[in-house]
Order: sequence, then structure tokens, then C-alpha cells
Amino acid sequence: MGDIQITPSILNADFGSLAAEVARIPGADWIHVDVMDNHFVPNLTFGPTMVEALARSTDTPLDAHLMIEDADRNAPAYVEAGCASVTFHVEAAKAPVRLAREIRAAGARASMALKPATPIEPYEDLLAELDMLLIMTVEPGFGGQKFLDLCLPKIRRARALMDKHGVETWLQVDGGVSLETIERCAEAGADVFVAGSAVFSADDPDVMVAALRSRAREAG
Ligand SMILES: O=C(CO)[C@H](O)[C@H](O)COP(=O)(O)O
Ligand SMILES: [Fe+2]
Repeated sequence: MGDIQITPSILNADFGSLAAEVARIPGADWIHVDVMDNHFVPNLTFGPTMVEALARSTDTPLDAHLMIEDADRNAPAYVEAGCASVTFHVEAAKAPVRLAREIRAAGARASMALKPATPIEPYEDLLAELDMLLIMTVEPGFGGQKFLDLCLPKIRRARALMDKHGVETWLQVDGGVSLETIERCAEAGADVFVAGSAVFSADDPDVMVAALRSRAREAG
């Protein structure tokens, strides 16, 4: 298991001042950018041009979470846009192994996401191809949703499979992560934590990043 990392999602930040919003969280390890196409999920955010502008505005690496159809064709554009980590959904990829290799070859960390009802077991042998596995803890599409405790057993099973295969793959959780729920995720074996509304609704978002980190460290 790697060290605890906190990756605030800008989904609930002020889209009119994203550079300023990102400057409020200098303690973040990554900035999580939720790309939604209104097809894979019923919500629409932004595309590679906007992500490229954000990448130019910060030194913090970008962690793209692509909730888009036809990931095989569309994901490489986000490496070109300057994202240091690119996550595609397995439900949207026709050839996940080829896509993960393509992302790595282009110079970014390759990551694969599972929706709450998608099991990890069919993908056990893919773990070595991935730099990170994202287990969603809400149905993707919107920020501010309630954390789904039913995802915790899958986090535990994913951690056990990573240990069994001896891989260095990071285990990220995304959705409803807060001071109240982060301990459960860390105890189950997650080491990378996305938090959107918890961070951007705090009076001082950077203090919240530090608080989330210490709570996860205590529990992990
Ligand atoms: O991928 C996402 C939604 O599909 C977001 O990253 C996630 O929901 C973050 O927001 P919050 O912490 O408010 O749940
Ligand atoms: Fe996300």
C-alpha cells in the first residue's frame, strides 16, 4: 500500500474561476478532474481544451476521471492535454489492456474505474497493467452524493488481490468521501482519496485536505 494521497475534485468548485480555486488547495497531491459527456453519465462538464488550460494554470498534477463513452478513442487526448494520470471506466472501454498500455506509452499513469455494480474479480489479471484502480463509492455523474457503504467489501477484495499479485497499483476511492467516511475507506485498503464537496464546501479547503489526510493515516 502506498502513502495516503488526497486528490480534491473540482466538480463542486467555481467553474468560472478554476485557476483561483485550485490555488486554494496547495496541499493537494493531485487535482481530480471529472470529465463527463452526458452519455456515459447524465451530466456534462468539460473536454480536453479546458483540461489543458487548467494544466497550464497549476503545478499540481492532474488526475483525469473520464466518465465518457468510447474511452478507447477519447482517453489519449487527456494525456496530450497534460494529465499525469488518466482513468477510464472499464464499462466504457472495448480493449482496456490496449488502452492502459497506450496511456502508459504516452507518458501518463494508467488507471481503470469500476462503477458500484461492477465486480473486480473479472479484472484480477489486469491489475499489473494498471498504475491505479478507482473504485467508485457513488454512482458516477454528480458530486455531493451519499457514500455507498456497499462498496467497502469490494475495496477489501481489491486490496487482497493486489497483495496476492504483489503489484504496486494504487487503490483510489471516489464519491462521498468526507471526514466521516474516509476512515472506513482507509481501513478497507484504499490509499488515494478523491473528495469534492467535502473540500470545496469547507471554509478553508486546504485545512480540510490536511484533516482528511491525517484521518486516513490514523485509520490505514
Ligand atoms: O466522479 C465523481 C462523480 O461522478 C466525483 O469525483 C465525485 O463525486 C466527487 O464529489 P463528492 O466528493 O462531492 O462526491
Ligand atoms: Fe471523479
